[in-house]
Amino acid sequence: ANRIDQVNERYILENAKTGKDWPAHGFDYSETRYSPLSQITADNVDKLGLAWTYDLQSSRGIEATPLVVDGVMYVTASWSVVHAVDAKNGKKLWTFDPEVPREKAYEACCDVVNRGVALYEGNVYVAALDGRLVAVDAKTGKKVWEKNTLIDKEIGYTLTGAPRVFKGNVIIGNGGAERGVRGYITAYDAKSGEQKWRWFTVPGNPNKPFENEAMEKAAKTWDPSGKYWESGGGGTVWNSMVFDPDLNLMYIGTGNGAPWSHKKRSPKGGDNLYVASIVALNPDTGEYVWHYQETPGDNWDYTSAQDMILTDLVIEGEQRKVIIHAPKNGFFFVVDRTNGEFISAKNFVDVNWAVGYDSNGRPIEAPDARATDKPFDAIPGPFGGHNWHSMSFNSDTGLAYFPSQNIPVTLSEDPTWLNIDSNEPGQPMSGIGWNTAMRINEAPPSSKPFGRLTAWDPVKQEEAWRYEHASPWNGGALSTAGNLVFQGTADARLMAFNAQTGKPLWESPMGTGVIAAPVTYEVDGTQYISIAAGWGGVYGQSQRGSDLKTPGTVYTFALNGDAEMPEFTKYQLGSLISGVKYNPEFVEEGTGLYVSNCVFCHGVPGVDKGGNIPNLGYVNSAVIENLGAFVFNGPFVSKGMPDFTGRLSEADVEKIKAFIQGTADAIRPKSQ
Ligand SMILES: O=C(O)c1cc(C(=O)O)c2c(n1)C(=O)C(=O)c1cc(C(=O)O)[nH]c1-2
Ligand SMILES: [Ca+2]
Repeated sequence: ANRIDQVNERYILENAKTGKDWPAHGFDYSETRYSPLSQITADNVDKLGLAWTYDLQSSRGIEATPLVVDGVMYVTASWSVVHAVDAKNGKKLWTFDPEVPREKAYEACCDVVNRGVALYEGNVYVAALDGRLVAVDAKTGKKVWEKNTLIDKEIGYTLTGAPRVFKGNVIIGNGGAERGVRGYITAYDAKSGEQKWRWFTVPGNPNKPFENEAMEKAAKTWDPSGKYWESGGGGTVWNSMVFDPDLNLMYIGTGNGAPWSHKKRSPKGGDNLYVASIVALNPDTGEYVWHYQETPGDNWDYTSAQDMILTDLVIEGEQRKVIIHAPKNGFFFVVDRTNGEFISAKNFVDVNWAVGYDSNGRPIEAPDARATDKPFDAIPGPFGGHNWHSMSFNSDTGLAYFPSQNIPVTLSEDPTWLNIDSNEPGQPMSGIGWNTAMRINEAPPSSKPFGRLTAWDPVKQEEAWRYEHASPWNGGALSTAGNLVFQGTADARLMAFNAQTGKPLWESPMGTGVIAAPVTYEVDGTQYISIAAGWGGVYGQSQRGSDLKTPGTVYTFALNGDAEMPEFTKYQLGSLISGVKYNPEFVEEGTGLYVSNCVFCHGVPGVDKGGNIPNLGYVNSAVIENLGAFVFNGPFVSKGMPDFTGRLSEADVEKIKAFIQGTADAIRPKSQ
């Protein structure tokens, strides 16, 4: 009998010893993404070959960690579609499409992605982009129950994260802090779907009763003259949740403040609890236990939603139960998970917003870090020194492995922003509901982009080794007892490294850039390495690191595998657009409109090369000449593009055209 009915707490704890299955998001409850399987080793990895591939029927970002139990893989594609696949040969067993309404999709800040499912006692749980949590029968793919998790369907909450099951409760948060929402997480009974508890991460209107003592305390760290509750406050739990069964504590990583500008949401300052924090909760009741705030008074979209890992480290001679964490803000944290005590923090990339952390765990900010009254080239920028791409911790080498990066962006406060939806053109994506109260790239950034695989020693708080990639936005990491680290790359490879030295040992081409993390499992005595590849996510919508655009595919490898690679699809970059008639006087206003409505999906015309969404500097000139036909009445709603009818006027479209053609003309190399 297939053991999917038996997947519960004991099963996950037992499996962590053998590594046969990959039954939970981060492999085990501690989310180490370290597997004890050792058939594939640093000595024989050169014999790794393709075993099978599976077409995920998806052209947008694939961020899922596939789960595997007893020879069946459960993986999600874009638009929250679940695929159950035979893990030995890649044959489809069933698919479940929650049928996310496409007209809601543009509310997602960062592509129509999904980071995977949770499994528990015969059910598969998927968080649909539009806010529904759905339980699906793992054997049949039929819906068991469905719950709306949103407190308000109108303000743009979206679900991209993988649910977790802790103590028989399915736990799910949400995203939306770029639009202005109030973060929270909810627990549902895994069997019945009944709501068990809900915990908000930031206070609501202080003139109304607080939900609990933690909110009352938090409210003292916000300035009510900013009316933060009207723009939500942020602190969304859009990715990381971990569980320690021994301590009976669960931990959540909270997101950035909403709006981004600290001065706008809390004019007289304040730390703004519990944004950009690690918070420990009682998993039975959802009650607050402790918190540690990594970025007090966040002003740079420095989410702490990046994957946390639980491990035990010997620090200054003492065994400590810790959380290790590399959030967007560029510092690597070691925190005592029994009580939230700060142990240490060290920057893993160059940073310019803080010079370090004091012994109490407060950042020592650089003097001009909040000087966003003029453009500030924040390092890391809002894409993070490390984003959601998963981290792995190998207790044999004592190293954490994760993709680090810089994506240059300047931030400047928008003086015209007064309160929610009072945007003037110029703020990123404000035309479709973003409320950052910041402008981007008013002056060009001077910092340099990079992407690398970082191997970090959390005890010494220093880098052990690094591997420089061709571009930022590389995939998450897996480490194994075979002294190996696996990582997919933005330039469309799956690579294996010696875990101790960082020496690259093996690679296979992929059909697209990779952003998700590999997993490993065993069926009938064979160890497999598997990765769900599909370029996208927030950076991958508009930019690329490879010249391939093969649809989303699961690639699975084993020693001596000899399956044939499917044909890869080449990305065709058109020629730089020319000849569209425009009024040069419109370019300046067109710039603001473009930034407010188009830039995070379509990129900078002619400068970016297009990701999984086309760059408008390289399309056929007829498209831009007839831009109104694409912008109004929603012809591309089915692909996730908003219908701008009523949001933009015909005159606005003429200005946007001027910006697109004007920019292309400005960057065109001059011929002699
Ligand atoms: O503040 C939020 O609510 C929120 C949500 C999400 C998301 O749900 O995907 C991202 C972010 N923020 C974010 O800041 C970010 O850089 C990001 C990247 C991605 C991605 O999937 O590539 N999602 C998100
Ligand atoms: Ca965010």
